[in-house]
Amino acid sequence: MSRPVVVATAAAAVVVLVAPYLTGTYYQQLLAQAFLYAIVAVSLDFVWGYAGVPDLGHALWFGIGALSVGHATTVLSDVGLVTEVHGSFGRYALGTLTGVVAATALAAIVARLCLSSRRSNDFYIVVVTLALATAAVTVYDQTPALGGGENGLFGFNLQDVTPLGWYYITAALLAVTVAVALVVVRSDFGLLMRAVRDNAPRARYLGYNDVNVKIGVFTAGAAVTALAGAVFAMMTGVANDGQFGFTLATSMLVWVAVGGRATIVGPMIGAIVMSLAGAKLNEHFPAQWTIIEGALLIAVVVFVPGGLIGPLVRLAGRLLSRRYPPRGRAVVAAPARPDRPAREPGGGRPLIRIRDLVFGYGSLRVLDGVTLDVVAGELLCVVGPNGAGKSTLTSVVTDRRLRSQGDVEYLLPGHRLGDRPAAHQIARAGVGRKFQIPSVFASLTVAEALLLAGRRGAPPSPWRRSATVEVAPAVVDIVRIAGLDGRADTLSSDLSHGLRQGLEVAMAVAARPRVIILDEPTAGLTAHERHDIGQVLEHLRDIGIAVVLIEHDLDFVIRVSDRVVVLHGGRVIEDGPPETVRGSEVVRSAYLGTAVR
Ligand SMILES: Nc1ncnc2c1ncn2[C@@H]1O[C@H](COP(=O)(O)OP(=O)(O)OP(=O)(O)O)[C@@H](O)[C@H]1O
Repeated sequence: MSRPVVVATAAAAVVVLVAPYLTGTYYQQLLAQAFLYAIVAVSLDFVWGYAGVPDLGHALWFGIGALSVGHATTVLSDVGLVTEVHGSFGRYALGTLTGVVAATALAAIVARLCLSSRRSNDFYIVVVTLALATAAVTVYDQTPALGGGENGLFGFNLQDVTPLGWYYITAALLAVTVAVALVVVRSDFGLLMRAVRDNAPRARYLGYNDVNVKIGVFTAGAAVTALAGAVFAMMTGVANDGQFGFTLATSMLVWVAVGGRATIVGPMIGAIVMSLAGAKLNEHFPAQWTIIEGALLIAVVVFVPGGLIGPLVRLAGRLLSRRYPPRGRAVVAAPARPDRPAREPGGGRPLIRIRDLVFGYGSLRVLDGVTLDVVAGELLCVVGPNGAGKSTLTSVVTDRRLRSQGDVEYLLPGHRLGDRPAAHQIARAGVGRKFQIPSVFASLTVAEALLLAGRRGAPPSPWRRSATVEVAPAVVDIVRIAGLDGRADTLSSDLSHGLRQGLEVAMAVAARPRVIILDEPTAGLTAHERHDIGQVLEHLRDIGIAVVLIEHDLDFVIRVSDRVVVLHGGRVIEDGPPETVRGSEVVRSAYLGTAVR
């Protein structure tokens, strides 16, 4: 931590310690509630801001925690009224544990159902979380046995703790939550969360199970929120439908959006300020406050999508960074391994066998019986006119969950892939891919992207922040050729099209692939840069990697390739040495404008 951050943290700690002595019991209670809401806002920021999973019913987890404590500590009559309160500590602990476990289990099920389908998108989880929170209120209100009804459960607060005690307990819980959240989002795992949020397919093709990352973060957020709900119930002795309904869920979104997504500190301040303001204004203008909150959410989303506090935090960070430069990550070449032969054994051996592959989009047949081998230590170029099916072939070979006919057999040493391996499994086994349109992680720097790529799907540490990124010498070459030298700390979103192109090739190579499929890696590069990239590709081929290049530049193809496959109308019409290209009628027609007979 830099000195100003230490000073700011110490000042905040002093204010929090002293504040209750300057106010009365009423404000101590309000602040304690605000701290619990701040915990919820931080957990929602974790889920929505960092992992990109929009949880519109986040209040449900809070309500489950609160209700569970209410149930564990009270006895209900058969019409749903509380008849007795059992205030033993064990019951509060049991209620908290049950609430956290129930919320975690339900969140895991909801996330798995909503996120794991191939066709799922953000819309699924938005609708399902919203519907669940709304349905939960209806079920609760109409089920007296749940303690529902107008007033819900009440009068079961943990009486041994004073308002001042709750103030300090909730402040400590908030401090721990914020500290843990900041460590995790700054760690290597934090990079993966942002990568999955920015560009889930890219993360998947680097070997990461993006769905599991999202499910894990969503579930962790639900658990923390349920814990906050349980403490809220112990403190206030109230559990009712207001704690898991749409109104509170909307307030939570407002706190995060107004505070500034993906900043942790912003949503924390947003929740404290807004919940205090809400508590005061709600006393006098309850109807208007809800409208103000809704209007604020819309205004922020439309006019200041970064939130109100987040940009200030970032601005302060930028100003501070002039005096206290942030610790970037350095990209360094991994030390040479003299024990390793220059060329890996097994050159000439097939690594992927494709047989009679048929694939279509609806009624459009795009691959029509493709058969070819991808061979270790060979530079194979796949050419063909626009729409021939080259990119589709890449997609079907790198993701066997895409419904297709025919066989794709992976013969990658040390890896046994099942019948229909998922994209991240194929990537982990050593098949790397570069997309036709550069696909990078907008909020990651060049070094951070290479760090994730280099791990090839191995889960990164949730607390460690790597200062250096060790990459193979070939990656250093690509970084230099692509002009990324000295840009290790540049955000990918700030790179030009050509630089992103280079970064994506470097990422694919950093993953230490056995097979690398590059879809038009030289698009946007100068003749000189193409020449250099060609040399890197030849080097990869020479160390035993199977390089598959999809290219339109025929001169380049003829110069670098060992073998050329010509695809036309989803069929392989030529498969042989580069001279094949010169003689191919289809290629001539597509590239040189000669009609096909
Ligand atoms: N997601 C999709 N849905 C429907 N049709 C698609 C989709 N993606 C590609 N196609 C169609 O499939 C055919 C093959 O496309 P593909 O991108 O694989 O060709 P390509 O050989 O890579 O072409 P190019 O050289 O222009 O990139 C085209 O007719 C294209 O319009």
